[in-house]
Amino acid sequence: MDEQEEVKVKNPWHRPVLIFLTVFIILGIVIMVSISVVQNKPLPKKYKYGIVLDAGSSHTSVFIYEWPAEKENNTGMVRQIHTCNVKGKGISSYNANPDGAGKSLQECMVEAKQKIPAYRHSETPVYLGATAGMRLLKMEDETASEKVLASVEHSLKTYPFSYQGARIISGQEEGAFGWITVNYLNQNLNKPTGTLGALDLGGASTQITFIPQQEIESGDNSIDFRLYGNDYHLYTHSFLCYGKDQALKLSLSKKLVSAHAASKTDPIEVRDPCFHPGYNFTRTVQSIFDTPCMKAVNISSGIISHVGFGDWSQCQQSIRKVFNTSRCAYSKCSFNEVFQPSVYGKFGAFSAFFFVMDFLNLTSDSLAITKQKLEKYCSTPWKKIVENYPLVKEKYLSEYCFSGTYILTLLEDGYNFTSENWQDISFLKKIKGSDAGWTLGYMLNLTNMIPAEAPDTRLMPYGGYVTFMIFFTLFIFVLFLLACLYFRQSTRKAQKGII
Ligand SMILES: O=c1[nH]cnc2c1ncn2[C@@H]1O[C@H](COP(=O)(O)OP(=O)(O)O)[C@@H](O)[C@H]1O
Ligand SMILES: [Ca+2]
Repeated sequence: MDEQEEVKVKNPWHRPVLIFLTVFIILGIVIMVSISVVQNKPLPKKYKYGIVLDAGSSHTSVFIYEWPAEKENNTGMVRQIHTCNVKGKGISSYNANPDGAGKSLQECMVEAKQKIPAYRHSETPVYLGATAGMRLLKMEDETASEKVLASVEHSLKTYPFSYQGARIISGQEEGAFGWITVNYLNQNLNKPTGTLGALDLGGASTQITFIPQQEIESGDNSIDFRLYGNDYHLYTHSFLCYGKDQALKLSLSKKLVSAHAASKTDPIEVRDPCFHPGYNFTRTVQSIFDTPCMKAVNISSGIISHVGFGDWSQCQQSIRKVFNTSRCAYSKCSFNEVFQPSVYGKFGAFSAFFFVMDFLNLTSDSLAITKQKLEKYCSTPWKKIVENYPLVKEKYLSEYCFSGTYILTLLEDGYNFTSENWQDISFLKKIKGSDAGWTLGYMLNLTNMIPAEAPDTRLMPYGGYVTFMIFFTLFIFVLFLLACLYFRQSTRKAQKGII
């Protein structure tokens, strides 16, 4: 054996098997460390923001949303961090003074600037969606509605955010985005669990949206979505003029027309079972007919004396008259010849559905008990009601008997809920801290934050990652043992050789 070969035998590190095993172990460790780093990389807490203005018929609210920057496609990640109620009435009330509409938003937009970190301002989208009040103004006076929209657009562009548009949204959009909001917040969209139908009651319109069990017979009422890899086939309808404020006008106009026919006193006395006994308020006829929801009627007097007598069942009879259920060209209808499949599944009822039922403490009773309680409430004298609720605005307070009865009648006679499925309706305001309403769904859609297909979030699923790491560790451990054994054997052989 020459000298060089002898050195090779004596030094086991020079054996190819050992060199191979060592390289393999080092490579294994490098792979393991790299995967751990990528998998467990600390996620930086960076947030993004979005602003949506809900320009409703009665008032405007500004919603600010926040979500972790790197998780924007995951369901349930966006949350509402702030809301601001614009002072005064809705933007459609500025028809005679359009500049005032834009100015009215100022306080809330300044607040938004303070709530959102300055470095995010320029990339924060701002959307304004106007609902039924502006739909009605557009029907009445298109130029005025355009001027109001131009005014809010001009105002919103003066802020450092990324202005994305101010428009009147359709009733279908209002219904569908309300449905997306409640199901996104409940994290129903990427699971095989059932979805929640959405019931929204505003001042000028009301929406019903759900996944029906039967075919949708009218194209106008059908909306299809593909969200997180699931297909949704929704029924939706928005009834313009059937929000609670317009419904009150409709109902009052019918009472006024009968009172006018029966008596020619001036002012005309309109006796109303939907208002408390002892309630007496003077209204102008113009304040009832100032809407495109009704045809103008020739009334001899300009003023009415609106007198309450608090009778719940007569109130319900009078409200039924605003729903036309005499004709239906489909297999089933709700009212006014509108197709509606049987209500199916659980529903979330929000906005004025919640405000009214919550005030009346009627959010969790059976239909029969709800009726009994409402009957008692409506017959309570107005004087007592004012004493019991000194802090509640009188306008709201006077209307709760009407509004509660309207809600019951709309749900039972309009949408065909029954005492059996009444408790499938949850009256709710917020879900996990965010308001139920169309605004969140609208923003999620416009920012493409709900992908059609379910996104992949990690390099590999967590279970796969754990299994992989365990097997890889065992494998490297076995290699290490083999190397040790081989090292010992070679050293012995070498020693023997020397001896
Ligand atoms: O605290 C409350 N109590 C009773 N009703 C309320 C309260 N807050 C808001 N509302 C009512 O909720 C409704 C909200 O309608 P909105 O202004 O969104 O109209 P829209 O959706 O038809 O355009 C209005 O009728 C308003 O009076
Ligand atoms: Ca609304």
